[in-house]
Amino acid sequence: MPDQITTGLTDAHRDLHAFIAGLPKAELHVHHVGSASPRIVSELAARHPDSRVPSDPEALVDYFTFTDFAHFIEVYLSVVDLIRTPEDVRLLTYEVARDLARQQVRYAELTITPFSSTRRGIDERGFMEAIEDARKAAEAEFGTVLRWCFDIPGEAGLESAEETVRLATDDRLRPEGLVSFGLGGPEIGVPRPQFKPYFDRAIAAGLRSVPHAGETTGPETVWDALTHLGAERIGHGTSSAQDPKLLAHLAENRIPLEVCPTSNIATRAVRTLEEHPIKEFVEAGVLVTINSDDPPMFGTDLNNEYAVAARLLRLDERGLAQLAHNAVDASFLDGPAKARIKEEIDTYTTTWLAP
Ligand SMILES: O=C(O)c1cccc(C(=O)CC[C@H]2O[C@@H](n3cnc4c(=O)[nH]cnc43)[C@H](O)[C@@H]2O)c1
Ligand SMILES: [Zn+2]
Repeated sequence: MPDQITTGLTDAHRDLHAFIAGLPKAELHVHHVGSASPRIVSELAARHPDSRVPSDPEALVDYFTFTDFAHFIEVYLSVVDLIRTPEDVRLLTYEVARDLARQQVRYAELTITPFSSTRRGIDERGFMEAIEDARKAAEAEFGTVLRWCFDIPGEAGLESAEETVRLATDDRLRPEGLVSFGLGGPEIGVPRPQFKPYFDRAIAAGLRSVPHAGETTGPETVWDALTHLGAERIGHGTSSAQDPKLLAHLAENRIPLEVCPTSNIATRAVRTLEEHPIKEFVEAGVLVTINSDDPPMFGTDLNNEYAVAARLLRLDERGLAQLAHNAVDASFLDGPAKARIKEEIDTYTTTWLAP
């Protein structure tokens, strides 16, 4: 658990950390490989001494310090290289679910990039069985419900788009837990409109569109994601704050932003937390959800991201509970499931605030 310095919460708000720790939550923007804990990464690195990823958890902290977004992707892919067998995939997935459950995450939509694993030699059927096996075990043992988002690593081009949409729509391969389709990786030099045919096929197969956009590029990338990719939510959308018309459009159409504050600082997309546009989003009426993106890589976790949001938005317990509601409302859960988690959030908050 990061110390208070990373959130800036004063002692007077120490209780908010305790409130957040017990608050039932949902997470919508969190990456599979990016969530590998230092223990898992160290264990996998030890299995593969040829890797440049340190096996010493201490050294890993320095290794996960990025000079810019491109450097983050380079480090991210070195961890992808450690995931070499379906058993590695299952172990990683189950441990990520355990970490989510420890933070009272009742539901998470985990972004997975199957192309990056299958192109590295993992059998596609073995990959799907591994994530599904871990998902069912985690639900049974931790009570945490996982669903999958398959994303295209955009910089890998249209070959990766074709492979990703094939794996996502072939009924012989498509995992039961798959609900959405995304687009990740660098945005610079990777225009969104080229991916329209692939998103059209994914949407036609019943998947929901949730591309990253406006993380390291301007608001035009967010407009492209909405116009060409049928985006129902936007990953990050950080630069939306530069375009008042876009903010109004997001607010009027209740298009949620998957905000990941510490991620934006770690990848240098935003200079300081104080400069993060999350406050502008809320003031414009945009539906803001709080997420951790790649928590161990960014030295954070979901609870810490809620604490960061509390500080930047000057939230009390009810404000934090509303953020938790937002994530449930923006999720692709069915109505009854949403109602159950929202009722749990309200019961927890009422009990916490009772005199
Ligand atoms: O797998 C490959 O062979 C490959 C080749 C070229 C480029 C890529 C990627 O760009 C993979 C990027 C990878 O990063 C994931 N990710 C995690 N966090 C973020 C984020 O905040 N913004 C964008 N991408 C992110 C993403 O899901 C991709 O899988 C791969
Ligand atoms: Zn992301």
